[in-house]
Amino acid sequence: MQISFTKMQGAGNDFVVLDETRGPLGLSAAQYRWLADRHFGVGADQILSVRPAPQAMAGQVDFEYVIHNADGGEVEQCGNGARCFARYVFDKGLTRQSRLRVLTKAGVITPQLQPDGRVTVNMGRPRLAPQEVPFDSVGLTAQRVGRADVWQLPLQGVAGLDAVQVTVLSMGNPHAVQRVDDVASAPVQQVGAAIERHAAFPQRVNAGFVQVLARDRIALRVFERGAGETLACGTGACAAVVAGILWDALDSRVDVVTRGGVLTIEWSADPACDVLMTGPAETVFEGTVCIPELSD
Ligand SMILES: N[C@H](CCC[C@H](N)C(=O)O)C(=O)O
Repeated sequence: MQISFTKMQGAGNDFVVLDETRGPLGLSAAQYRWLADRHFGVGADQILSVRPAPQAMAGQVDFEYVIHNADGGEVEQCGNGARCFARYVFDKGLTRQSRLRVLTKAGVITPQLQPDGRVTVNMGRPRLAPQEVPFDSVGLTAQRVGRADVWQLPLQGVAGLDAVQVTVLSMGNPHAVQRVDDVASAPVQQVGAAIERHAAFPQRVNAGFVQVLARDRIALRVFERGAGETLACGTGACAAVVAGILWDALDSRVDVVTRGGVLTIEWSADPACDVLMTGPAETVFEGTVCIPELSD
C-alpha cells in the first residue's frame, strides 16, 4: 500500500503522522510496527493518525487523534504528539483555528498554537486513584511523601535493586515516577524495562526517572511503554511534575529538561485542575512509502 506521511518531532520524541481525514487506512498492528521500525520502515516512537471528528461529536470536537506505539499497540494519549498534531493540521490547512478540540481515547484535549511556534496543550486532570491508572496495589506497601503515596515496587534484583519507590498516576495513560539523584547515571534501560512489564500494571506502564534541580526545574528520562526510552515524553513530563508537586518538591510551574529539549508544565496542585504542557513541534520531512501487506 503506497501512502504519504509526514515525519515530525516534539523535543526529540519522533512521529510518523498519517492523514486519515479522507478515510482510515486500515493498517494492522504489524504495519504500524513496520512504519515505526528504524531499519526496515520509516522509524518513529509513535504513529499518529489524524481523523475527522466522529459524526456523534460533530460540533463538539474538531478532530480525532489516534496513537499507536512503536510496538503496534494503540494507546490513550501522547503529549508530544498532541503538539505535533496541532502543528500538522494547521500547516496542512486542515483548520484555520489556532485553538483546537481534539478527541483522544483519554478524552478531549485542547492544543493552542503560540506566536513563538511552540504549542500549549491542556492535557486534562491527573488521575491519582490506583484503579484509574490501572495499578494493582494488592500486597504492596506505600509511605506518604508530602501529599503523595510512594509505593514500594519489588524488583527481582534488577540492576542490584530489590525494589524501587514510585508514585503512580495517569494522564490518560499510565505512569510510574521515581526520584533519582542523577538521571544521567540512572539504570533507565534495565529498571525501566522491569517496571514497564511489572505485574502490578495490568496494562503495562511508562517509567519516569526524575532529578529535582530546583523547585521550578527538573531533569527527566522516561522508559516508555511500547517504545523504550525516548528523548522526551510529554505525558511523562506532566506525570513527573504532578508527582513532584505532590512530594512538595516542586512549585506550580516547572521546566522539564529532557534529552531532546525543554517542556514547561503547569499544574495548580488541585487534582480537579488540568495540567498544561508547552513545548516545540517541528516537521522534519514529508515522504511516501510502500507498506508491505502484514497481518498481525
Ligand atoms: N508510550 C506512551 C504513549 C506515548 C507517550 C509519549 N510519547 C508522550 O509524549 O506523552 C504509552 O504507552 O502510554
